[in-house]
Amino acid sequence: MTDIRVLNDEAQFRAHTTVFRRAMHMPGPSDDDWKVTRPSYEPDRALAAFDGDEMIGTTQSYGSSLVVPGGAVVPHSAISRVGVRADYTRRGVLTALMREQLSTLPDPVATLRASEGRIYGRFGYGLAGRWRVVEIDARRAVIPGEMTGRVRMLDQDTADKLLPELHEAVGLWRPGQISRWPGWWARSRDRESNAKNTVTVVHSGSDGDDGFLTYQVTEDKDFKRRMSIEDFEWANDDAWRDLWIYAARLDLVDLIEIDAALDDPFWWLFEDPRVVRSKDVYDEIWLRLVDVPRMLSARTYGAAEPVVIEIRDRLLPANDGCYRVSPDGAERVDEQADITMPVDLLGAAYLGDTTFSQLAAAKRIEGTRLADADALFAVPRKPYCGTFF
Ligand SMILES: CC(=O)SCCNC(=O)CCNC(=O)[C@H](O)C(C)(C)COP(=O)(O)OP(=O)(O)OC[C@H]1O[C@@H](n2cnc3c(N)ncnc32)[C@H](O)[C@@H]1OP(=O)(O)O
Repeated sequence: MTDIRVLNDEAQFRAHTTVFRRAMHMPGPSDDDWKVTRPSYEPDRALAAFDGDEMIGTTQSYGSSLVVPGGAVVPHSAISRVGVRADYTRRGVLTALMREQLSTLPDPVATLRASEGRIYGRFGYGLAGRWRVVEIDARRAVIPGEMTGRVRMLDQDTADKLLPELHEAVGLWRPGQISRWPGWWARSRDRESNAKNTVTVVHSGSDGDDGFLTYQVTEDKDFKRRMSIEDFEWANDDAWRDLWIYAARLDLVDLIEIDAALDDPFWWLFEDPRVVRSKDVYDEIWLRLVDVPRMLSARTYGAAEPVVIEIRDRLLPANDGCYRVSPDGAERVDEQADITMPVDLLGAAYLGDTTFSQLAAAKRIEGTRLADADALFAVPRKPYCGTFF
């Protein structure tokens, strides 16, 4: 019999990390590792499944916020450390953990990064945002014109102090972006394990600091130097372009690599658009609408005739029902539905990455008035988070 408990003490937190890492085929945390992992545990947000006294499964959430279409920033749970001990899989342990987690989450929406694509749809998470790998041939990369602002390099201590607040100040404008919790920064800026050679540069425009870039340059066996951009946030187009001018002009770099949104306009940045190679595309944001009425009211809608959408939610039946969505907002109604869909697919369409017509073409949803639904949920830019957790 699986027993789900909320963890709140140090030893159990460490056991939680160990069970998760073992499920991912990784060793448990060393003492040094634990020092940077410990800050990611927040009160009442780590759950574990037990068989008697043995911990056999884990999940956790971090308190954060999420930008939704229209620019509102809503409280958000970032779900992570999902794992079940290999000798207990396929017996419903994850199902029990997910049920408990979803029914107790304090926030109206949750997102996660999935290790596999077939796990989370059944729990109401939809694939809501994707990213691509972009490579720039740095030897031929010319950006015409000059910078409009100034780029300055920070030493690591200053970067450690400045980046969390800079991220909050500049980073939260694109739908899909999330705020970062203290434990995220502790791990990301852990120099011993992953940031030995990381360089941070900050952009300032006429209103002060408005963007930053962190990167490492490494050399491969053929003596080619690759600039890997690890973190890139900006508040306006000038900051974005100026930071790219900095990257493109960096000496002794052959290739620049970045994980980016699907629609950042790299081709128009460089004199020769062929220096840009857009490579693999991956799923990034898996989004769960925990409180459907609240989340439908949180975003804005485009111009179209109203559409009534019926939502079915197996795990959180309070969400079941019909919602009338119009340019003025969304409300629960008792009307005939134009479109019927499960909550995971509404999650997939919520940030605008996918359209209702695409879901219907793939026979994932049924209904009429798809073009109106597409226009209501349309967004000017593809959602992208850019924060891995
Ligand atoms: C956000 C993150 O942390 S992502 C990291 C997720 N963790 C991992 O990938 C670590 C390795 N895997 C595991 O720990 C486990 O296999 C888990 C967590 C993925 C699944 O845990 P389980 O306890 O086996 O899941 P559970 O038994 O509740 O399965 C529920 C359903 O999902 C299905 N399912 C579970 N895992 C998978 C999978 N990897 N692929 C396909 N289907 C799956 C089961 O078959 C079952 O289907 P059913 O209801 O039709 O019978």
